Amino acid sequence: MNDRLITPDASGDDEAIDRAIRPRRLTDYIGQPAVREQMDIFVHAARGRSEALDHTLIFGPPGLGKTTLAHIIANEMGVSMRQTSGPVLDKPGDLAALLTNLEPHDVLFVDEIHRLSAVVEEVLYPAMEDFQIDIMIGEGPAARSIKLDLPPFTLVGATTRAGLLTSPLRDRFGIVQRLEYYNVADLTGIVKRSAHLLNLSIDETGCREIAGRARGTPRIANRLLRRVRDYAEVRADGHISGEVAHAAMELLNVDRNGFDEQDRRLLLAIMEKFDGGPVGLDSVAAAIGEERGTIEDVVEPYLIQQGYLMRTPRGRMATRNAWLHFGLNPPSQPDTAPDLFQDRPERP
Ligand SMILES: Nc1ncnc2c1ncn2[C@@H]1O[C@H](COP(=O)(O)OP(=O)(O)OP(=O)(O)O)[C@@H](O)[C@H]1O
Ligand SMILES: [Mg+2]
Repeated sequence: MNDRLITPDASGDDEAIDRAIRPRRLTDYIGQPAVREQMDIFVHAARGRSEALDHTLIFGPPGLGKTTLAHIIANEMGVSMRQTSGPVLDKPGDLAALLTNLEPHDVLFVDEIHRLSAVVEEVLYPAMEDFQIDIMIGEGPAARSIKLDLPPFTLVGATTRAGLLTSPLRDRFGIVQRLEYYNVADLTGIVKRSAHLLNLSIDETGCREIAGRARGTPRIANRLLRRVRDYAEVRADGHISGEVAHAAMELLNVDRNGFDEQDRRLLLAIMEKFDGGPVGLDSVAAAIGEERGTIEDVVEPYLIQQGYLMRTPRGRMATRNAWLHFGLNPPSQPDTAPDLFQDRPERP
């Protein structure tokens, strides 16, 4: 669906390698210091009291480690994890079956939880709050509902779009963790760790070169590492030095900011076709032939976070940084003040 090298979405060939390098314990989870420290405390406290961990909501852009963190939570709690996702759980009965099969303190991981249907959500409320569900037995006039007790369990929900969660659902999570884009130092650590697990020969500058172009995203860092490995094996002696990593990235057309073709097309369209904006999302989408949703969820968040693009009430605008990045002259009038709270779902 999307063949960008640096797309943060998971792709097939990631899966096998992912299993080998996905961190399993909190101590292997690099970066996100606040999340790590809090989860360490909450997990230890719950274990100390022999209770299930509070329901936990994890949100953040694709590829930042939500699924990884869910697995780690189950591992650290010493319990099993059942995994499902919002779009898959379309019948209340499917959810009931999952819930009634849980062992005490188990984790039920619901990915893309913002895509749960309303009827399934209804079942989830009493399950989360009172560890009970109502299920219907029989049909027609003979139908009756019975209450079933569930073992205490932990619902871990993950979403890239916390803003799309209904508030009754959001309110039922005792713990809410927001994952942030990673800095280059943390990504360097992640590349180093992955390279070690994959038995690759790489040096510090090689790691940093890859980390700097990974758009703050561990999944992209790991994917770039694999492509650079290919390059190093075929065009060099297999060792990934800074120069080898640099040359590989040039060949792959990933620039020093981690921008690829799609980022460049978006920014250049705004600057060259719309004088830097503000321009509505639909117009830019049409201009570059890309889907609105892809631009909003995949392309824009990093560009905004890095200060190359702004979402203003009147539309998208390229920032001064964007003009300078492409060696263009920024328009002389000062940029409109950005909406500082754009795209920042509030913490409850
Ligand atoms: N903190 C971290 N330390 C080391 N590696 C990490 C970390 N976070 C993520 N990774 C690596 O990045 C990969 C992608 O992470 P993960 O699949 O958990 O992302 P996600 O947030 O669930 O993405 P999506 O929104 O697409 O479901 C993992 O396979 C893992 O190897
Ligand atoms: Mg995931």
